[in-house]
Parts: sequence; structure tokens; C-alpha cells
Amino acid sequence: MTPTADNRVWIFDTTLRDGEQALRASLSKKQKIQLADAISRLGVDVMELGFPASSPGDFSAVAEIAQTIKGPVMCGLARAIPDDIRACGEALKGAERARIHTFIASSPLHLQYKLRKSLQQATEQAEASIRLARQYTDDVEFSCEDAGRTPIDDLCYMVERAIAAGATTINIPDTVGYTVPTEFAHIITALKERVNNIDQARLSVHCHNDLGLAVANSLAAIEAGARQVECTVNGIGERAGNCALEEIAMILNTRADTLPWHTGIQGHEIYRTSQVVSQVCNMPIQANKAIVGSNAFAHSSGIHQDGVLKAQNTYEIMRPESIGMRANCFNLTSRSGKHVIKHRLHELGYRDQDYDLNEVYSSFLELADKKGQVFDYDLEALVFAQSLQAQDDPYSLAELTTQTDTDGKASATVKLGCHGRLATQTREGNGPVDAAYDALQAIIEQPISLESYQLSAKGCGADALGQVDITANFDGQHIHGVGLDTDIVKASVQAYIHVLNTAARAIQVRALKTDLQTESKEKAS
Ligand SMILES: CC(=O)SCCNC(=O)CCNC(=O)[C@H](O)C(C)(C)COP(=O)(O)OP(=O)(O)OC[C@H]1O[C@@H](n2cnc3c(N)ncnc32)[C@H](O)[C@@H]1OP(=O)(O)O
Ligand SMILES: CC(C)C(=O)C(=O)O
Repeated sequence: MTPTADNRVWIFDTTLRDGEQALRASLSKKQKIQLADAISRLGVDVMELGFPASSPGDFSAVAEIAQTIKGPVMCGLARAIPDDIRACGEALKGAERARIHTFIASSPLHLQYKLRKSLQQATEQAEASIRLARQYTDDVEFSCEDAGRTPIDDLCYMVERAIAAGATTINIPDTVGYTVPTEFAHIITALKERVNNIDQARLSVHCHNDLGLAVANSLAAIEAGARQVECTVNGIGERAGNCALEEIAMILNTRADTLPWHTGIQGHEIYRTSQVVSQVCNMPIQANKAIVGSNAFAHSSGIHQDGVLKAQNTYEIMRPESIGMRANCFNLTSRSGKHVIKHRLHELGYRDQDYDLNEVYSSFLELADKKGQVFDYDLEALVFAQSLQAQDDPYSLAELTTQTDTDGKASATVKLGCHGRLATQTREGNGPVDAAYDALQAIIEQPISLESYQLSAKGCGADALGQVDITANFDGQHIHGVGLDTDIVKASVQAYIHVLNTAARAIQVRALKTDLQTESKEKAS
């Protein structure tokens, strides 16, 4: 929809103030400066930098940021008491544009138990504070704390008096995230209808996420006429947090087809800023977090992956690039299909003729069932493993069973296939590989002397594929064999069989031809 000035929603970022209230330890000045720099590049309209009366450290951080960051309005929070207002005014002195944000609670619960004041007393205190704040700046925001639980008559009364005293922004906080969207929208509608001077102030909302409704409530408020949303990057904030900046901004951006409201947020800065906030604040982002979670643009199931490959918008309502993410990603698991495997191999530089898709896919499924997630290096290893096999290979591993005792003894039973015939031998050895190689030797009845054996990991982690490379001397020929498997004993046996197949092709192997006539089982003494 065409953006109009009326529909411009201001984004008030309070990551450095309410966001900081989520942390176990307050941020250092250096950290605040680092965050302020990142957040200012997002294109926010106002940045709440801290609570200057809180500590000398916060006063100094707010003062330094206010002097250095240009662009957004620089704001500080203050209780409705003269000392807090003065501290805030002093800290913001160097700002290009300064806003003092003062607040006092309006709900009966907070008035009675916390402030021990009547609504009228609190309102008078608010008025005095707003007047004092106006001596420092023309830009004064006033919040009725716990507005979400304030009777509407009381709220209208306090808001009207605050505007008359000089507040230029009126903020309606759902301090404890208690309201639901229809209720919260009604509060905004009622204020617009009943407060006589409401047009003299910008109407703002500040929603907490205790019931997971912070973003929904903010959106409902915008629909009802609010034109400033207070939010934090990654939604961090006191308790369950605040309205997430990236979510509200991307709702308005992505749904601009039907929603008329817009912000000044630079979408492509979102992902980087989210990462910086997460790292500096030591607040990990849940994988399924909307917009910035690691799964937000990841596709895991074959049907979705195929759809996205054919047309991205089948399963993506926004482009990862629109939030500054490099690209979407496909997780390769046993729920993936052939299309995505082919696509990934193509990305890795393989041509169709380099591998047999059906065969690679069936070994991929086997591996994925074992490992869970399959990585690029696994896929490369599977293609390599396939290249080691030829259709006319005479020998194949039919079955391998091993047993290792704690006293170091091991036994292995190998069932070797050759053109549909099977031979089985069981041997003991110093370890399962030693036992399996002895069993193979017993089946082929022809000496193969092992010259070298090397084991390496393809990839990382305990479930990485093991690659075994051996060199064997067979009738005076040095033959290289390779085996790949998550089970290193199996990989070792495959390497041995690779040698046998190469040998069978290269040289006539007498024993192999004759000894596989019958299936035999023999236990070594
Ligand atoms: C909903 C919100 O997020 S509000 C913002 C929360 N942020 C903070 O609290 C910032 C960090 N806080 C601090 O550094 C300290 O709490 C300070 C400096 C603000 C105050 O410290 P102290 O003076 O030691 O008071 P303390 O925090 O223990 O108690 C709060 C006092 O402020 C009063 N108060 C609370 N809100 C307001 C208000 N908006 N306006 C005036 N007084 C208020 C309380 O009634 C209480 O007063 P009392 O001592 O007369 O009972
Ligand atoms: C100070 C106000 C805006 C606040 O943080 C709240 O009510 O949650």
C-alpha cells in the first residue's frame, strides 16, 4: 500500500534500557556503546539509552552515547521525581535531539501497594515532572505504568493531564503483558475518543511478552491508532521480554501488500544487529524465533525443499536477504528427498554424470538415519565411496559382526559375497579390525600382506565418517584400498574388499575363484 505520513509508525528502541533489564549483569559502558552503534544503523526513530539516575556508570554511558550517535532521538528514562529528571536532562545535554521519558504508575494495584498514593497525587507528580522535563527539552514522553490494568476512566484522566502539562508523546505500557489484542486495541481507541487533547501528542505503546502477545498487542494498537511502538532487538526485556523490533518491523514490511503502516527500519540491518545483541548480551536466540532464529529460513523436509527449489515463495514469505541474511538453508536429513540432494551436489560442483543419484540417495538415507544431519563433507564422501565401487565388482560385504571384550580380545564374523555366493569365517584378534582382516584372509586363502593402514575422519564430531586407506601387497603388486563408513571396522573391511576387487580385475586371483563355492563357518581356535 502507498505509504502516507499518517501511517508512519515510529520505532522506539529500548534494547539498552528495558532490554538490559533482562540481563543477569548490567552492561558496561563499552558494551552499551557497541550496541548503540549497531542499533542506530537499523534506522530506529528513538533510542532509549538507559536510566541515568540509576548509577554513575549508566549516567556516563547515556551521556557518551547521546553525544556520539547521530540520527535517532536520544532518550533517557526517569521516575517522576526531580532528581531523576535532572539526571536525565543532564545526561542528554550533548544530544542532537533529546527526549526525557518519565513515568508513574496508574493502576490501582501499583498506586496502593507500590507508590502508596492516590491517582490524583500520582497525576500531580507526573505533571510536575513533565513541566520540569520541559525545561530541558521540548520532547517529553510520559508513560502511565501498568496502563493495561488501569480502569479506562483513570487512564483518560492521567493522560489528558499529562498532555496538558506538556507531554508530547503518551506511552501506554502493558507493563506485565496482561492484556489480549482486542482489549489493548480498545484502550487505544478509548483514549483517542475520550481524551480531548489526544491529538497534541503522539500515541505510543510498550508491550511486554508475559503471555507471548507483545507483538500481537502492538500490532492491534497500531491498527487502533498508535503511531509509536516501543520494542527491543530479539525481544529481550524484563521477564519474558518486550515486543521484538524485528518482528513488528517485518510484519509491516512483509505485509505491506495489505497493511498500510510503515516504519523507517532498514531491514537488511536486522540480522547483523540481532547477532550483535545476542552476543554482547549473552542471550542466545531460540532456533525457532521468528525472523532471526537459526531455523527461520531453514528447510528440512523433502517436500518443502523441493518446493523452495522450484519457487522460493512456496515456503518463504520473505527473502532471507530482506533481513540481511546471506541465504536460506536446507538441512539434509532422512526427511530430505532426491531433488535437494541433486541440488546440493550441483552446488558442490558435481555434474549429473559424476554419480548415480539413486545410489547416492540410498546411501544418504542410510547415513542420515544413523547420523541425523548429513553435511556437505558427508555427501562428498558418499559420492567418493560410490566412485570406489563398480557394477562388475565381484566382491561385496554381505554381513559383518564384531565383538570386543574389555580384556582386549575381539572376534569378527565376515560374510563375503561373490556373484551371489557367500562365504563366512569367524576369527579372533587383537582388535575387531585385526579379527575381521583374519576372517577375510581365511575366506580368500591367499596371502595379502598389509603394508599400511591409515584411519582419518571425514568431517567432525563423533558421528563423522571414518575413512580407511590401506595399501596391500598382492602377488607382488601394491594395491590401494579405501573404505568409508561411520563404523570404522566396517570402513576397514570395505577397504580390504576394495583391494580384493581391484586385484580381481587387475590380476587373476586363483583362490578367490575357487574358495567361494560353499558357505562355511569356522571358528578359529
Ligand atoms: C516498568 C519498568 O521497567 S520501570 C523501570 C525499571 N528500571 C529501574 O528500576 C532502573 C534501575 N533501578 C535503580 O537503579 C534503582 O531502583 C533506582 C535508582 C531507580 C531507585 O533506587 P532506590 O531509590 O534505592 O529505590 P528502590 O528501587 O528500592 O525503590 C523504588 C522507589 O521508587 C519509587 N518509584 C517507583 N516508580 C516510581 C515513579 N515512576 N516515580 C516516582 N517514584 C517511583 C518507589 O515507590 C520506591 O519509592 P520508596 O522508596 O518511597 O518506597
Ligand atoms: C517505564 C515503562 C515504559 C515500562 O518499561 C513498562 O511499563 O514496562
